[in-house]
Amino acid sequence: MTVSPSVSINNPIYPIRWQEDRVYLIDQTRLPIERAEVEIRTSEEMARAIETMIVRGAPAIGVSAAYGMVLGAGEIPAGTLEEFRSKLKTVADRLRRTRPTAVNLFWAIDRMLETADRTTGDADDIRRALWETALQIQEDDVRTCKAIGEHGLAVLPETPEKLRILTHCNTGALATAGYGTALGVIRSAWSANRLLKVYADETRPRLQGSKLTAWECVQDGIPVTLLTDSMAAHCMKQKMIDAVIVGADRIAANGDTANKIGTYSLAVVSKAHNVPFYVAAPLSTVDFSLADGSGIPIEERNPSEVYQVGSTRICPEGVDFYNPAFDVTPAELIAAIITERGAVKPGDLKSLGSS
Ligand SMILES: CSC[C@@H](O)[C@@H](O)C(=O)COP(=O)(O)O
Repeated sequence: MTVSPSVSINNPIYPIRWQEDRVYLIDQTRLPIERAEVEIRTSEEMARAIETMIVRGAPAIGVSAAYGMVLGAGEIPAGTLEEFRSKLKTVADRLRRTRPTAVNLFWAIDRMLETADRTTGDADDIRRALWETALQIQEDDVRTCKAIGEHGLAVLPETPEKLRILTHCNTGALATAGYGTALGVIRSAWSANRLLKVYADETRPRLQGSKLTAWECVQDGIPVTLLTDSMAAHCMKQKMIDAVIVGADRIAANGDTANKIGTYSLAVVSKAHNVPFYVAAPLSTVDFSLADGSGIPIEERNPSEVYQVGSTRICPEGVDFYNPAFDVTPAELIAAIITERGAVKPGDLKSLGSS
């Protein structure tokens, strides 16, 4: 049986697909050169797929981790129920160690463990309940993103001409279960005939903007112009940008937002040019346990992502490197946070309740 989200959307890109006890992931490291799927058979393979960014983007990582738990539950040999529950926690611990910043990963794993805890019966009953929860998380994400898209439309600035929106990293179907957060708002604006074009930051060092966002826009027929990350200030000064919309990997209770490295500079530049800066994310991305952004763990990735393009070294020997994958944008730079329950000022996030 093939299981893809049953919610109908225009865009047919589903990065995660369950079929006959396997997960199939669109290999995001091979786009845009090739659209290919990787077969994931074990929880360890899923953990490595998340680490190596075959699958990436906060909501997509959450859905993948949930299916990783399903695969892990299937690997546990016959034994007592206590042994089963304890081994499931070991699977959860391995998946938790894959990437530290996107809170959706931890949110999804916790939901899976809660499912296991409250399910009565034998190990097979728990396996079945885990599979149903993973599927639910996947389907809910598509619905959630569509709702974010609708709420986003309501807060976008009213302009005499159609909008020109700048975005960073990839927040589209590939980064979620199949529609997108910030790119979902952009997609909704396009469907509503309110969008003129997208400016996509290329997003060094891994180039999610040029490899993935530009690719998704092309699939949808949305006009897209690729920029290097340092061009935003110039473009804003030239009055080429009406709004900036980005996604999030973890939002603290006060609205401070961790997102792909470069997002903070974009927010500063937006403020300087009076361009509204929006964050679009599901409530599962909000970490109400953190009062502000100072406690958000920032992933540091392999320096080769900075000093190599492909397999070619692009700087001399004897240089040091720093490769933080995310930065934290202070809440005061954010005009609104757009969620599935509405768009609010960062300080009003709590009024929406938790996911
Ligand atoms: C809807 S995805 C929002 C964020 O996860 C996205 O902007 C981002 O920073 C992704 O980072 P990545 O390192 O590619 O997983």
